[in-house]
Amino acid sequence: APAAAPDTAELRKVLRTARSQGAPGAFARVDDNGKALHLAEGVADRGTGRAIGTGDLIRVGSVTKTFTAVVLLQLVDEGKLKLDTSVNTYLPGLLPDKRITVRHVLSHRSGLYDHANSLFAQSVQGFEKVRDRVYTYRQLMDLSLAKPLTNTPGAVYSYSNANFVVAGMLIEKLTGKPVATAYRERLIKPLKLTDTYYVHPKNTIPGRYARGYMTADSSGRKIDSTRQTVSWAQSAGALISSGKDLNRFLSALMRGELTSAAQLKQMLRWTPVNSTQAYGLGLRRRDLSCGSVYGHTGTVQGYYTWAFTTKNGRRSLTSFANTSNNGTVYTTMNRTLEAAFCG
Ligand SMILES: CC1(C)S[C@@H]2[C@H](NC(=O)CCCC[C@H](NC(=O)C[NH3+])C(=O)[O-])C(=O)N2[C@H]1C(=O)[O-]
Repeated sequence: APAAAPDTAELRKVLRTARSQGAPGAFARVDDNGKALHLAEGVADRGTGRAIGTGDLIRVGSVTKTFTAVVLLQLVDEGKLKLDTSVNTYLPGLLPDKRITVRHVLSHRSGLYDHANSLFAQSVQGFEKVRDRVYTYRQLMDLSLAKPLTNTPGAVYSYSNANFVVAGMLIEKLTGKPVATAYRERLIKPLKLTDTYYVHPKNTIPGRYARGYMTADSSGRKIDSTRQTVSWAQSAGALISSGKDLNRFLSALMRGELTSAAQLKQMLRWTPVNSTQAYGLGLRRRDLSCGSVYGHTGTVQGYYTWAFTTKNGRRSLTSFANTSNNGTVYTTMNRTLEAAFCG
């Protein structure tokens, strides 16, 4: 079970270490049984020197996948689709193998090739090519389907952003509305997530936000990567949010406020990733020294995010660093989970 209280000293040490390893700024917000803890080190903006704060809006990357999965599970509750039915039943002819089900897509077991691997083989050049591009879902699927399936549908976990492009296509087909409407009507408004936006295809961030600085492959030079459409990801990674909102969303999810108990149970059926991690439906499980936590991580250029909560949703952590393509910072920031939950 989680420790009595988060280890604030250790959290601060981790954030300071991340800064020393190349993150211009880093923060951690813990919501612990209604009490909020705010820690921040460094800057949100290298140009102005403005200090980063836990209230800064951030690009959350693949934490978007959890929002997308919850919308689809709400549609299951509404009888609009079934998890073990072929994707091609709802999107005729989309996928090359009719054995790929909705559940395979949401648990990264479809075998669909991750088009991000091609786009970002060269980190900075790849990013510069796509940062202002606007893709259709069809164009993203063409990028993925240009390569063969990586595995037999359902056989193994193989992470692919293409899965949550398909999930977005399912939402738009089954609701008849853009995914932005589904996020807003089903999650953002009901939970009053006032810092959460799906602005695609715009490349700007509203309000007060952290600038992001990706790290170049060889030189380690920092490039301001704040301006981007994240159109290569969309329902797989384009949400903008804040620590407060992500903590609120994950807590509500695990308290059973967003889906039926039956669909939350489906979300928590695990495919092993490694000895301390597993993947459910759009949800990661991280096994810590004091127990498991549930949420998602996110990486878009210049933005590293961790968002996790306890099984009962009473303690949630969002930690963040405004850099990317920096494995040392990533490994360091992973330590915010033990500090926040196991003390
Ligand atoms: C599985 C992940 C880590 S990667 C996946 C998704 N993000 C991406 O696929 C973007 C990858 C390129 C990011 C870029 N890296 C490179 O260009 C490397 N050549 C950088 O670090 O700025 C996301 O978010 N997910 C993370 C997740 O789910 O935690």
